[in-house]
Amino acid sequence: MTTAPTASHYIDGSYAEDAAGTAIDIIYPATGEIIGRVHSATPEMVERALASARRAQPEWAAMTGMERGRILRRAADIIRDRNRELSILETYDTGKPLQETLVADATSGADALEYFGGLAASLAGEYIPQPGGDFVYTIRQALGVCVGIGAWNYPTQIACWKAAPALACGNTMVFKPSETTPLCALKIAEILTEAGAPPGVFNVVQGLGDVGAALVNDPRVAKVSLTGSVPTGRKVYAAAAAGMKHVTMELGGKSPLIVFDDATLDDAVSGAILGNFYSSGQVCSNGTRVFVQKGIRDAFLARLCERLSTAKLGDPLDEATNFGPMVSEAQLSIVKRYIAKGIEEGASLAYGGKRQPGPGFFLEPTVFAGVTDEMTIAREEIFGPVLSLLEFDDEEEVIGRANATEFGLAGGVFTNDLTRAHRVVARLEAGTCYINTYNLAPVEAPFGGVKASGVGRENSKEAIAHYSEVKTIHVAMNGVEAPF
Ligand SMILES: NC(=O)c1ccc[n+]([C@@H]2O[C@H](COP(=O)([O-])OP(=O)(O)OC[C@H]3O[C@@H](n4cnc5c(N)ncnc54)[C@H](O)[C@@H]3O)[C@@H](O)[C@H]2O)c1
Ligand SMILES: CCCCC=O
Repeated sequence: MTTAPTASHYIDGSYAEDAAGTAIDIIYPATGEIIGRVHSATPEMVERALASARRAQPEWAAMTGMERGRILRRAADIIRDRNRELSILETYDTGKPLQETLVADATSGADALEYFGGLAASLAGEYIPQPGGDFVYTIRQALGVCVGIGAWNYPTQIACWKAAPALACGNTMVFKPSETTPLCALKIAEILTEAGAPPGVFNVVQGLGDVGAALVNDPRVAKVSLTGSVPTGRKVYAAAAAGMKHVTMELGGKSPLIVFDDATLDDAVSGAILGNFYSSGQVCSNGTRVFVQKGIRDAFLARLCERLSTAKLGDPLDEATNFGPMVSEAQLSIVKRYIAKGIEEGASLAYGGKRQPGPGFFLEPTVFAGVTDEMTIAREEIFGPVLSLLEFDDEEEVIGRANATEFGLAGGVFTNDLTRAHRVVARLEAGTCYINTYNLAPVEAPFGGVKASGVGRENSKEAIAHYSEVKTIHVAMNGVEAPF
């Protein structure tokens, strides 16, 4: 299979190139090899993409929801038919093991297109009766041109989670993938065209932050949906505010995972593994602060390390591999700096911590024990396979410590006392909570953060409100009275 893209951008229903843009190498994280190259969008490419999206929008919005939905659902079917090919591409883009990408990426994208394709026909307003037979009705209208900006950890999923609700509501989109993972969104654009989306409905332009900023600042853009870090979120949110644009901000986290001493030990360890080492720890909602109640701390740590020793690091394209490389040398260096900081500040390295010899950006799954709330590794998002284990005595204490962060993306509780579980999650300052499980994100459920972790929600019926607005129409049936 060839991984090099046909061209850098996808505009107005076909691939587009402008070699004048700065070259961006596409690097396969498992080997460090350059497997392709794209060019950052020049101002001319940005202009073409926005003009195309603007031109296409009224006609796309004028189609019925049934018609738009049918196209989205057809795209979902094509994605499912090509799941293996798309999963391999996701693995080349990100380095995530094929074992994972086969079930978590294109499939999640297809779910979003299917779900919002199904909802499209039912997007309607309300009828509100008024005295004397007058009435008010509301209609739900598209916002216009939306911009999607992606992070590198889930390139297919992020493109689809943004495109599906946006397009279902009658918007068009210009999407900028992360410069680290430029491949997958192009395929989604190609598939949407094949499924019948008119030219300009979904466009992809490549580039770094400057291209993202050019899109966000353009007056034709009505809404910006960013998946990225909190510092980028602050910049993009501020730029969008200047233009009074709608935003969805899916940002970073430092989520707590609380394990009470009555939890089923192996389930709690599974939750900690899913919440720290899936996608080599590069998941926004990860429960990287694992608070374990003192009574089971030693047993938990022993079992966790025992199970980590069975992780299979290696060639991500080998379906037996279940732990892949970091996405890039740069991200690996960031994580290694955090590991050094953890050791320097007195945490005890209980497992891993080393880069794997040989090519590629492989880092062992890493566990720190004896972590305290003040340590850097307990406060900052690391975005790599590093779990911090903290101890606690009681419920009240752990809730206070869990919430003592600027982030609020997710949180989890493992306990067999369900009353306690519900009591605790009700008080966690987090947009998404888990009881006796971790890191699920089905399309039917809202996903997103509170506090610095974000604004708005992706997925579920909630996302519709973030990609449309309501128009109110007052109708008089009995003439009009005026004071003079
Ligand atoms: N909450 C979520 O759903 C979610 C999901 C995945 C990743 N993330 C977060 O993403 C981060 C990792 O991804 P990353 O390193 O790619 O994030 P990042 O913030 O560095 O970049 C995100 C995107 O923003 C673009 N960008 C950078 N500066 C910009 C600017 N000034 N204007 C417009 N666009 C700009 C980048 O080119 C990239 O496409 C982590 O913090 C992670 O938690 C959040
Ligand atoms: C659980 C899926 C979350 C996607 C963000 O990284």
